[in-house]
Amino acid sequence: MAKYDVIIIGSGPGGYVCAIRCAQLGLKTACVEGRETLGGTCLNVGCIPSKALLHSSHMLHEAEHNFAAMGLKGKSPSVDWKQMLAYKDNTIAQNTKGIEFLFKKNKIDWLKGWGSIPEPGKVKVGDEIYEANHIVIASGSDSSTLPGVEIDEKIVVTSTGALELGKVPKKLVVIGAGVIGLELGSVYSRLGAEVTVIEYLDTITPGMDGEVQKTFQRLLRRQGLTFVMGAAVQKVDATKTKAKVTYQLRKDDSDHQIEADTVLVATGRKPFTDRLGLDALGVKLTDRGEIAVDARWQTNVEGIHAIGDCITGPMLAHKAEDEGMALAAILAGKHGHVNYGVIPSVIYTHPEVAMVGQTEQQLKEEGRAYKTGKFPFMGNGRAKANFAADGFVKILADKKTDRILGAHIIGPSAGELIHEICVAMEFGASAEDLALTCHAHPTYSEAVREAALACGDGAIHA
Ligand SMILES: NC(=O)c1ccc[n+]([C@@H]2O[C@H](COP(=O)([O-])OP(=O)(O)OC[C@H]3O[C@@H](n4cnc5c(N)ncnc54)[C@H](O)[C@@H]3O)[C@@H](O)[C@H]2O)c1
Repeated sequence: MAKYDVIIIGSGPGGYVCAIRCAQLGLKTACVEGRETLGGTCLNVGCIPSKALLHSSHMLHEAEHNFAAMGLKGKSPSVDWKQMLAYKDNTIAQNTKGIEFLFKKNKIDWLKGWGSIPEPGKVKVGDEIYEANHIVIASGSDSSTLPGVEIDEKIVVTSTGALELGKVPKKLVVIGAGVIGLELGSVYSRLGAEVTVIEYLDTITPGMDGEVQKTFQRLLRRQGLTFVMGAAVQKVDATKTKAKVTYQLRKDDSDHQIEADTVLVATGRKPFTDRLGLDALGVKLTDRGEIAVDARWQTNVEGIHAIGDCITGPMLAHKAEDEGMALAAILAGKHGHVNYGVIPSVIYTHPEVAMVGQTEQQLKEEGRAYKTGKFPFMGNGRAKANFAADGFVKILADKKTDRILGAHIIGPSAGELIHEICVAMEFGASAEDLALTCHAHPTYSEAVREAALACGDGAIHA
């Protein structure tokens, strides 16, 4: 029976990163994966493929809307859907093969198949049993379903089916105005679909800063997306070619219907812990079905650990990666830590949306005195040159100490800009520290500095 120091179940960003770090720290490591390729949801049917489609649809938008004004004349490109999917698949393959290469390089065994834990210290894959001093569950998450809505991944799809549609739908209904619904909804809107987003709450992107939510929704409306807010989807009736979505408006309980060629169900994800045998082992779950762990990612069963989407916290690849690295350090006898207060969150639309730390709403609820420094991209030279002047940077800092408590950005490359603030927060920086740091001109980053300046004596270009 082969024996390892660590066996990790799942090769998504949590699992594969944990495996690489374990191997780098000298632990004999194996990773169990039942998909045909490594990388989990993120690389195969999530972050990476959706970014390929976001990129190509954004290029089309630029060609249709901004090329002529930039002095680039000629026929706009048209959509070759098959080629776009091939580009997406090629992007996936490059990334998943990259992980396979890294596994070989670090001498990590890929145990192919679905793993279960028949008893502590043992992992079963197919008919084989492997021994391990430590088992790490990194089994990820799966799309949640709605009562009355049956997913066929053709007409009624989750984010997985939405990346494989036979054609660009004429009418797309998206259920849920969260990250997935808006990223994929805006892709198909740019490719020519008429997109209606039905959202239960009165605001989009739950948990985001209120001002960002409003600006974001206004910009998406301007791009052509239609929103039905405060509406609970009751059921979806689908045929082989069409679907009818029934929803109820919360304000007056009235029932409404809307037809679509494709319905995307994007109402959240749930921890994926099937087939692991956790019940028999007595591994405790939270009341939300997440694997319960302590501060060292240890479950209630000695030697069984869990990280990523299957435990509590934001379902984000980078959160899982950080947990994977920290846990590997602990398993190798070192110190491992994740600062959950500084985990950025990004929505990869155009413009991008990014946040880190606390929102104004949270600070108000806490009764914390804070100040706000805000700067619009309209005052940023680079953004104006690039037809990207929508949005703003907002920095929140403690009123007394000036320490940065959070930042909220909607605008060009927001997902890159946010990291300057993450680093600042990790170092306990004040808004003045950022404001006193020289920023190259002309860059989008200057908008971050201007927002920091606005926390003090004022922005220059506002
Ligand atoms: N860019 C990224 O970081 C990224 C990308 C994709 C997914 N994810 C993660 O994946 C997870 C799932 O994303 P998601 O967008 O599916 O979920 P979400 O939780 O972000 O949004 C789901 C939305 O659906 C609404 N909703 C729920 N039931 C409804 C109903 N019956 N009718 C109408 N609306 C309803 C909710 O109010 C909510 O606004 C999230 O944790 C997200 O962070 C992140």
